[in-house]
Amino acid sequence: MPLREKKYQVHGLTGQFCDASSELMYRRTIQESVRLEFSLAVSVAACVFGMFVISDYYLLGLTRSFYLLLTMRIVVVSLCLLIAFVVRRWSGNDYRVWLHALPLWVFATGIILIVPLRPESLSTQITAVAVATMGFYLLIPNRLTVVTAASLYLNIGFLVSAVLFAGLTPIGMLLLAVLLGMSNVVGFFALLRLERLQRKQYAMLYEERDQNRQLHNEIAHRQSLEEQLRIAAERDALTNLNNRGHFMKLAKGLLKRSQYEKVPFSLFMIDVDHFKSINDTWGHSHGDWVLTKIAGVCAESLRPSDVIGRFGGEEFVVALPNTSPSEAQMIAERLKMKVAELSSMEEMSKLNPSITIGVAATSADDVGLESLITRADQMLYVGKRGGRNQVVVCRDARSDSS
Ligand SMILES: Nc1nc2c(ncn2[C@@H]2O[C@H](COP(=O)(O)OP(=O)(O)OP(=O)(O)O)[C@@H](O)[C@H]2O)c(=O)[nH]1
Repeated sequence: MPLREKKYQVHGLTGQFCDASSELMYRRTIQESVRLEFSLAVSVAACVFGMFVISDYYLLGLTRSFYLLLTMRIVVVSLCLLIAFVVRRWSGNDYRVWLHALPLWVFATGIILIVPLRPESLSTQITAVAVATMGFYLLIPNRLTVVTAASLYLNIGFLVSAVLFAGLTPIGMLLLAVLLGMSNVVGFFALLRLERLQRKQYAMLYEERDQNRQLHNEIAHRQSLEEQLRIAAERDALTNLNNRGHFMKLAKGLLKRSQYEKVPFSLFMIDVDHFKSINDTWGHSHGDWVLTKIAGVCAESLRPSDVIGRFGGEEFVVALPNTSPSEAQMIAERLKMKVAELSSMEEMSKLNPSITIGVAATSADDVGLESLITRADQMLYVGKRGGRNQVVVCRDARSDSS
């Protein structure tokens, strides 16, 4: 049997979950409503039991038996009302089996005691016992085992009392035993069915909740996977900058927007100088580390509106919306300076890293991103030929002036 089914398996005779922890959880869930129903049902039953004092008076008058019955009824009613009150107000969060069982035993004792005090009304009392038995099973919420025990006590006690005090014949005793036995069987199976149904409903609800939770977890897992995939598709693994494809997508959007708003747009092509010799001298993995440092410095020095990407190898590209050529030159110089400052780091002191930046700017609305990149690349080449570690600006990407 699968674990889940085993957890919610209901016992065929007690109507409770076979698994103790499931039963405990179920009881905790219904605890509040059980307390309310229990105290209500016990209070109503106590009042009904008390009201029979009227028939006692009509049958017995103001005799000694009447006063004894009256005292007994007052004791039963008071005790039961007190228990109902305690369960509602003070029983805390624990389910006390004995406290919930107590009113049944008190009622049963009271009913049994009526026989010796009013033996002539046995036939009415038999009906009352049958009704009380059904009430035990179906009206006052209790465990099936508790109800069965209290019911048997009532029925056997009543039978014995009837034989001893009401002179019940053997045939009469047999008939009464059959009648009370039938009430018990009907009550037992009705409550058993109810208990099983309630637990099955509870199990279904919880299974549904479990499945929902699993579904939520699955969705969250998939969303996080999608996010990871998206990041992997957009980011460069070494520098964590935008990769070339994603940069192109973002930069195209920024250029379009600048052209729509009729504001200048600039683009940097950045290349690390003599990077081959860094690799050759310090090793490829140290070269990787230098690349990530330079990428980090560039990314940190830009404005939030700028977009940077790794174009390939030791080459980076930056899109700067709403940036005039002179502003672009200033920003590029600042970048160059920040990279040069890296040599103040102990691990970089012997490397003296530097970058050359080619800048292309435009205010025209018919210049494409590719031609801006080509222009910036050309400026980069000019800078490399001019001795590196410098910024070269093309002020209008449509003209050739720089
Ligand atoms: N460590 C490392 N090296 C890389 C990476 N991508 C490209 N390179 C290396 O970068 C070097 C680039 O060398 P070149 O194109 O000759 O340029 P350079 O040495 O920087 O010289 P200039 O650009 O002319 O200043 C090559 O040796 C590549 O192998 C990378 O991801 N990590």
